[in-house]
Amino acid sequence: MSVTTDPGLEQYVLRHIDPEPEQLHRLNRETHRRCLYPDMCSGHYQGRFLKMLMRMIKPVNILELGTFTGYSAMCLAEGAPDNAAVHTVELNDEMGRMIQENFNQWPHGHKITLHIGDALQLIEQLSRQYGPWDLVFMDANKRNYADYYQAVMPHVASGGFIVADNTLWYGKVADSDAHDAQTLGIRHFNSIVASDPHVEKVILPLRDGLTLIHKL
Ligand SMILES: C[S@@+](CC[C@H](N)C(=O)[O-])C[C@H]1O[C@@H](n2cnc3c(N)ncnc32)[C@H](O)[C@@H]1O
Repeated sequence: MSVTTDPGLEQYVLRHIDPEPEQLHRLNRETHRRCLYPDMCSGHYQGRFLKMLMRMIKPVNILELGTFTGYSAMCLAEGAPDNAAVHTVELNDEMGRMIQENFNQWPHGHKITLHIGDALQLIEQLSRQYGPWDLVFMDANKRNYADYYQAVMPHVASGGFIVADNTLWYGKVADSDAHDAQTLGIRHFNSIVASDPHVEKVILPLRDGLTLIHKL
């Protein structure tokens, strides 16, 4: 039994952790009303975890790959120190206005800069301009996780972190009958990370799987 498969247990957890801030709650609802795949939004549970993680690590330079409606960027900014900068990259330019409006209304939004474009193409440029990164939140195209990892790793500060979302991919990573492109992408990424001697790594079964990677 897990929080992912048992809605009753998930509701219990949500009642016993910090409440979702009102603006994030509205954004979550708005995301479910307007977007085709609303479950991509980090949501209450993972959002509170990301905020807490920022409190623990205190990263100053943060890169997020995959903004969607801005929910996770707002949680990263909320928990990060006052002098932190969150650079978040989103491919879909139709989302730009909605995302920026949300950032503008968020008390921690001044820490966030939105970049519209392809994460893989922007990693090098943004890293030269704003890196090295104390923390990277990887949450864009699942097929490209291994490429993101290889591109961004040289720009992660020694002692810095990569947090990768959806690394259990609905459990499909361990299903030998699953061969779709996204499952293959995540599996490839997971095996690269597992065999990388330069990092410590742990997969948390939180929501859809969150891998914490610590650069030594
Ligand atoms: C899972 S959602 C991100 C969710 C968000 N981080 C959150 O937790 O609320 C993935 C996002 O990555 C974007 N994306 C997909 N491919 C991308 C790429 N190559 N570069 C940048 N963003 C990309 C998608 O448009 C989508 O909005």
